[in-house]
Amino acid sequence: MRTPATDGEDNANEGNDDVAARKTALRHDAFRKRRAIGDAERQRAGIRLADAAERSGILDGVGTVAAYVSMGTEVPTTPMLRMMLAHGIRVLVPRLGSGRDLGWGVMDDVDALHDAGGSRPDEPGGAVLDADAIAGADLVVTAAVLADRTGVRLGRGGGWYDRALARRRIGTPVVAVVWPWELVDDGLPCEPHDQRIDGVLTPNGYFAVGARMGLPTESV
Ligand SMILES: Nc1nc2c(c(=O)[nH]1)N(C=O)[C@@H](CNc1ccc(C(=O)N[C@@H](CCC(=O)O)C(=O)O)cc1)CN2
Ligand SMILES: Nc1ncnc2c1ncn2[C@@H]1O[C@H](COP(=O)(O)OP(=O)(O)OP(=O)(O)O)[C@@H](O)[C@H]1O
Repeated sequence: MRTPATDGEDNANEGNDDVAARKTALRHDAFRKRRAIGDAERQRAGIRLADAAERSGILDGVGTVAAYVSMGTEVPTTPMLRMMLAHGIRVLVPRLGSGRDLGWGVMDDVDALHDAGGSRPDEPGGAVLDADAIAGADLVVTAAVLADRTGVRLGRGGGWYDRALARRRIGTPVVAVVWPWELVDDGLPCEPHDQRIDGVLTPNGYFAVGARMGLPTESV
Protein backbone atom coordinates (compact mmCIF):
# COMPACT_ATOMS: atom_id res chain seq x y z
CA MET A 1 0.00 0.00 0.00
CA ARG A 2 1.25 3.48 -0.76
CA THR A 3 1.23 6.11 1.90
CA PRO A 4 0.12 9.57 0.92
CA ALA A 5 3.75 10.74 1.47
CA THR A 6 5.26 8.27 -1.03
CA ASP A 7 2.43 9.02 -3.42
CA GLY A 8 3.60 12.59 -3.43
CA GLU A 9 7.17 11.50 -4.15
CA ASP A 10 6.08 9.19 -6.90
CA ASN A 11 4.12 11.96 -8.52
CA ALA A 12 7.12 14.27 -8.42
CA ASN A 13 9.30 11.60 -10.06
CA GLU A 14 6.62 10.87 -12.58
CA GLY A 15 6.63 14.56 -13.45
CA ASN A 16 10.38 14.53 -14.15
CA ASP A 17 10.19 11.31 -16.13
CA ASP A 18 7.37 12.79 -18.14
CA VAL A 19 9.41 15.88 -19.08
CA ALA A 20 12.41 13.71 -19.96
CA ALA A 21 10.21 11.46 -22.12
CA ARG A 22 8.73 14.46 -23.91
CA LYS A 23 12.23 15.80 -24.58
CA THR A 24 13.31 12.44 -26.00
CA ALA A 25 10.28 12.26 -28.30
CA LEU A 26 10.82 15.83 -29.53
CA ARG A 27 14.53 15.16 -30.23
CA HIS A 28 13.69 11.99 -32.11
CA ASP A 29 11.17 13.79 -34.30
CA ALA A 30 13.54 16.71 -34.94
CA PHE A 31 16.41 14.41 -35.98
CA ARG A 32 14.07 12.49 -38.28
CA LYS A 33 13.22 15.75 -40.07
CA ARG A 34 16.90 16.77 -40.19
CA ARG A 35 17.85 13.54 -41.90
CA ALA A 36 15.52 14.41 -44.80
CA ILE A 37 17.54 17.53 -45.71
CA GLY A 38 19.75 17.11 -48.76
CA ASP A 39 23.44 18.01 -48.85
CA ALA A 40 22.99 20.94 -51.23
CA GLU A 41 20.24 22.49 -49.13
CA ARG A 42 22.33 22.03 -46.00
CA GLN A 43 25.36 23.74 -47.54
CA ARG A 44 23.22 26.67 -48.70
CA ALA A 45 21.77 26.95 -45.20
CA GLY A 46 25.26 27.31 -43.73
CA ILE A 47 25.99 30.28 -45.99
CA ARG A 48 22.65 31.88 -45.18
CA LEU A 49 23.31 31.33 -41.45
CA ALA A 50 26.60 33.22 -41.74
CA ASP A 51 24.83 36.08 -43.57
CA ALA A 52 22.07 36.16 -40.97
CA ALA A 53 24.61 36.27 -38.12
CA GLU A 54 26.61 39.03 -39.80
CA ARG A 55 23.52 41.18 -40.43
CA SER A 56 21.91 40.57 -37.04
CA GLY A 57 24.12 42.89 -34.99
CA ILE A 58 24.75 40.17 -32.37
CA LEU A 59 28.51 40.40 -33.09
CA ASP A 60 28.69 44.14 -32.48
CA GLY A 61 31.35 44.83 -29.84
CA VAL A 62 32.09 41.11 -29.38
CA GLY A 63 35.79 40.36 -28.83
CA THR A 64 35.43 36.67 -27.96
CA VAL A 65 32.64 34.31 -28.95
CA ALA A 66 32.10 30.79 -27.65
CA ALA A 67 30.68 29.02 -30.70
CA TYR A 68 30.76 25.43 -31.97
CA VAL A 69 31.75 23.31 -34.95
CA SER A 70 28.65 21.76 -36.52
CA MET A 71 28.34 18.04 -37.19
CA GLY A 72 26.04 15.68 -39.05
CA THR A 73 22.66 17.11 -39.96
CA GLU A 74 23.09 20.37 -38.02
CA VAL A 75 23.02 23.70 -39.87
CA PRO A 76 26.66 24.04 -41.00
CA THR A 77 28.52 26.63 -38.92
CA THR A 78 31.78 26.66 -40.89
CA PRO A 79 30.86 29.71 -43.03
CA MET A 80 29.76 31.57 -39.87
CA LEU A 81 33.00 30.69 -38.06
CA ARG A 82 35.02 31.96 -41.06
CA MET A 83 33.01 35.18 -41.03
CA MET A 84 33.66 35.66 -37.29
CA LEU A 85 37.41 35.16 -37.80
CA ALA A 86 37.34 37.61 -40.73
CA HIS A 87 35.88 40.19 -38.32
CA GLY A 88 38.84 39.64 -36.00
CA ILE A 89 36.76 37.91 -33.35
CA ARG A 90 38.47 35.34 -31.08
CA VAL A 91 36.51 32.11 -31.47
CA LEU A 92 36.34 29.40 -28.81
CA VAL A 93 34.81 26.01 -29.62
CA PRO A 94 34.13 22.95 -27.47
CA ARG A 95 36.91 20.42 -26.93
CA LEU A 96 35.29 17.30 -25.56
CA GLY A 97 38.56 15.41 -25.24
CA SER A 98 38.11 11.67 -25.00
CA GLY A 99 34.75 12.02 -23.31
CA ARG A 100 32.45 14.94 -22.82
CA ASP A 101 34.77 17.29 -20.96
CA LEU A 102 33.61 20.87 -20.76
CA GLY A 103 36.86 22.06 -22.34
CA TRP A 104 37.37 24.74 -25.00
CA GLY A 105 39.92 25.46 -27.71
CA VAL A 106 40.81 28.58 -29.68
CA MET A 107 39.69 28.05 -33.28
CA ASP A 108 41.87 30.26 -35.48
CA ASP A 109 41.73 28.28 -38.72
CA VAL A 110 38.58 26.54 -39.95
CA ASP A 111 40.67 24.45 -42.34
CA ALA A 112 42.87 23.09 -39.54
CA LEU A 113 40.13 21.34 -37.54
CA HIS A 114 40.66 17.65 -36.94
CA ASP A 115 38.38 14.68 -36.49
CA ALA A 116 37.75 14.16 -32.78
CA GLY A 117 36.52 10.61 -33.27
CA GLY A 118 33.17 8.96 -32.64
CA SER A 119 30.24 11.21 -33.41
CA ARG A 120 31.91 14.21 -31.85
CA PRO A 121 32.37 17.54 -33.60
CA ASP A 122 35.76 18.34 -35.19
CA GLU A 123 38.16 20.19 -32.91
CA PRO A 124 41.11 22.59 -33.23
CA GLY A 125 44.56 21.60 -32.02
CA GLY A 126 46.54 23.65 -29.53
CA ALA A 127 45.93 24.12 -25.85
CA VAL A 128 42.81 22.78 -24.17
CA LEU A 129 41.26 25.55 -22.10
CA ASP A 130 39.32 24.52 -19.03
CA ALA A 131 35.57 24.78 -18.46
CA ASP A 132 35.84 28.35 -17.17
CA ALA A 133 37.13 29.62 -20.53
CA ILE A 134 33.49 30.33 -21.41
CA ALA A 135 33.67 33.17 -18.87
CA GLY A 136 35.89 34.98 -21.38
CA ALA A 137 33.15 35.02 -24.02
CA ASP A 138 31.06 38.11 -24.77
CA LEU A 139 28.54 36.01 -26.68
CA VAL A 140 27.73 32.29 -26.65
CA VAL A 141 26.38 30.62 -29.77
CA THR A 142 25.12 27.12 -28.94
CA ALA A 143 23.93 24.13 -30.86
CA ALA A 144 20.31 23.16 -30.18
CA VAL A 145 17.70 20.75 -31.42
CA LEU A 146 14.66 22.97 -30.78
CA ALA A 147 14.10 26.42 -29.32
CA ASP A 148 11.06 28.47 -28.44
CA ARG A 149 10.26 32.16 -28.37
CA THR A 150 9.97 32.21 -24.58
CA GLY A 151 13.69 31.34 -24.41
CA VAL A 152 13.63 27.58 -23.80
CA ARG A 153 16.33 25.55 -25.56
CA LEU A 154 16.33 21.81 -26.10
CA GLY A 155 19.72 20.22 -26.76
CA ARG A 156 20.97 16.73 -27.54
CA GLY A 157 20.36 15.59 -24.00
CA GLY A 158 23.84 15.26 -22.54
CA GLY A 159 23.42 18.36 -20.43
CA TRP A 160 26.73 19.61 -21.89
CA TYR A 161 25.53 23.13 -22.61
CA ASP A 162 23.44 23.38 -19.47
CA ARG A 163 26.57 22.75 -17.46
CA ALA A 164 28.82 24.92 -19.66
CA LEU A 165 26.43 27.91 -19.77
CA ALA A 166 26.27 28.03 -15.99
CA ARG A 167 29.94 29.17 -16.09
CA ARG A 168 29.49 32.13 -18.44
CA ARG A 169 29.73 35.70 -17.15
CA ILE A 170 26.43 36.94 -15.80
CA GLY A 171 24.52 38.74 -18.52
CA THR A 172 26.38 37.16 -21.44
CA PRO A 173 23.81 36.59 -24.18
CA VAL A 174 23.18 33.08 -25.45
CA VAL A 175 22.03 32.47 -29.02
CA ALA A 176 20.96 29.02 -30.22
CA VAL A 177 21.23 27.85 -33.83
CA VAL A 178 18.42 25.72 -35.26
CA TRP A 179 16.74 25.00 -38.58
CA PRO A 180 13.88 27.46 -39.26
CA TRP A 181 11.09 24.99 -38.42
CA GLU A 182 12.79 24.18 -35.11
CA LEU A 183 11.99 27.62 -33.69
CA VAL A 184 8.53 27.20 -32.16
CA ASP A 185 6.34 29.70 -30.31
CA ASP A 186 6.27 28.10 -26.87
CA GLY A 187 5.58 24.97 -24.89
CA LEU A 188 8.97 23.21 -25.04
CA PRO A 189 9.54 21.08 -21.95
CA CYS A 190 11.79 22.80 -19.45
CA GLU A 191 13.46 21.58 -16.24
CA PRO A 192 15.04 23.71 -13.50
CA HIS A 193 18.60 23.04 -14.80
CA ASP A 194 17.74 24.23 -18.33
CA GLN A 195 19.57 27.44 -19.20
CA ARG A 196 17.50 30.10 -20.96
CA ILE A 197 18.52 31.63 -24.28
CA ASP A 198 18.27 35.19 -25.50
CA GLY A 199 18.13 34.69 -29.24
CA VAL A 200 17.76 32.16 -32.02
CA LEU A 201 19.69 32.16 -35.26
CA THR A 202 18.40 30.24 -38.27
CA PRO A 203 19.36 30.44 -41.96
CA ASN A 204 16.33 32.74 -42.28
CA GLY A 205 17.51 35.33 -39.75
CA TYR A 206 17.99 36.28 -36.12
CA PHE A 207 15.13 36.29 -33.60
CA ALA A 208 15.38 37.77 -30.13
CA VAL A 209 13.54 35.49 -27.70
CA GLY A 210 12.67 35.29 -24.04
CA ALA A 211 13.18 38.09 -21.56
CA ARG A 212 15.34 40.21 -23.89
CA MET A 213 12.42 40.79 -26.22
CA GLY A 214 9.90 41.07 -23.36
CA LEU A 215 8.19 37.77 -22.72
CA PRO A 216 5.21 37.16 -24.97
CA THR A 217 2.15 38.82 -23.52
CA GLU A 218 -1.37 37.47 -23.61
CA SER A 219 -3.12 38.59 -26.74
CA VAL A 220 -6.11 40.83 -26.08
N1 LIG B 1 28.23 20.48 -33.17
C1 LIG B 1 27.95 20.33 -31.89
N2 LIG B 1 28.85 20.52 -30.96
C2 LIG B 1 28.53 20.35 -29.66
C3 LIG B 1 27.25 19.96 -29.27
C4 LIG B 1 26.28 19.76 -30.30
O1 LIG B 1 25.11 19.44 -30.07
N3 LIG B 1 26.67 19.96 -31.58
N4 LIG B 1 26.98 19.78 -27.93
C5 LIG B 1 25.71 19.87 -27.38
O2 LIG B 1 25.42 19.37 -26.36
C6 LIG B 1 28.10 19.53 -27.03
C7 LIG B 1 28.60 18.12 -27.18
N5 LIG B 1 27.57 17.15 -27.10
C8 LIG B 1 27.65 15.87 -27.56
C9 LIG B 1 26.58 15.03 -27.31
C10 LIG B 1 26.62 13.72 -27.75
C11 LIG B 1 27.75 13.24 -28.43
C12 LIG B 1 27.78 11.83 -28.85
O3 LIG B 1 26.81 11.33 -29.36
N6 LIG B 1 28.92 11.23 -28.62
C13 LIG B 1 29.28 9.83 -28.55
C14 LIG B 1 28.27 8.90 -29.11
C15 LIG B 1 27.76 7.88 -28.13
C16 LIG B 1 27.41 8.35 -26.76
O4 LIG B 1 28.31 8.42 -25.94
O5 LIG B 1 26.22 8.63 -26.49
C17 LIG B 1 30.64 9.70 -29.21
O6 LIG B 1 31.54 10.36 -28.67
O7 LIG B 1 30.81 9.01 -30.17
C18 LIG B 1 28.79 14.07 -28.67
C19 LIG B 1 28.73 15.39 -28.26
C20 LIG B 1 29.19 20.51 -27.34
N7 LIG B 1 29.50 20.54 -28.75
N1 LIG C 1 24.01 21.96 -14.38
C1 LIG C 1 23.92 20.63 -14.41
N2 LIG C 1 24.60 19.87 -13.54
C2 LIG C 1 24.53 18.55 -13.57
N3 LIG C 1 23.77 17.84 -14.44
C3 LIG C 1 23.07 18.52 -15.32
C4 LIG C 1 23.10 19.95 -15.37
N4 LIG C 1 22.31 20.35 -16.38
C5 LIG C 1 21.82 19.23 -16.93
N5 LIG C 1 22.25 18.13 -16.31
C6 LIG C 1 21.86 16.74 -16.63
O1 LIG C 1 22.06 16.47 -18.00
C7 LIG C 1 21.04 15.62 -18.50
C8 LIG C 1 20.48 16.12 -19.81
O2 LIG C 1 19.83 17.37 -19.62
P1 LIG C 1 18.88 17.94 -20.74
O3 LIG C 1 17.97 16.89 -21.25
O4 LIG C 1 18.27 19.22 -20.24
O5 LIG C 1 19.97 18.28 -21.88
P2 LIG C 1 19.93 19.34 -23.05
O6 LIG C 1 19.86 20.73 -22.53
O7 LIG C 1 18.88 18.95 -24.00
O8 LIG C 1 21.36 19.04 -23.70
P3 LIG C 1 22.69 19.89 -23.88
O9 LIG C 1 22.80 20.85 -22.74
O10 LIG C 1 23.76 18.87 -23.90
O11 LIG C 1 22.58 20.56 -25.19
C9 LIG C 1 19.97 15.54 -17.42
O12 LIG C 1 19.99 14.26 -16.87
C10 LIG C 1 20.38 16.57 -16.41
O13 LIG C 1 20.09 16.14 -15.10
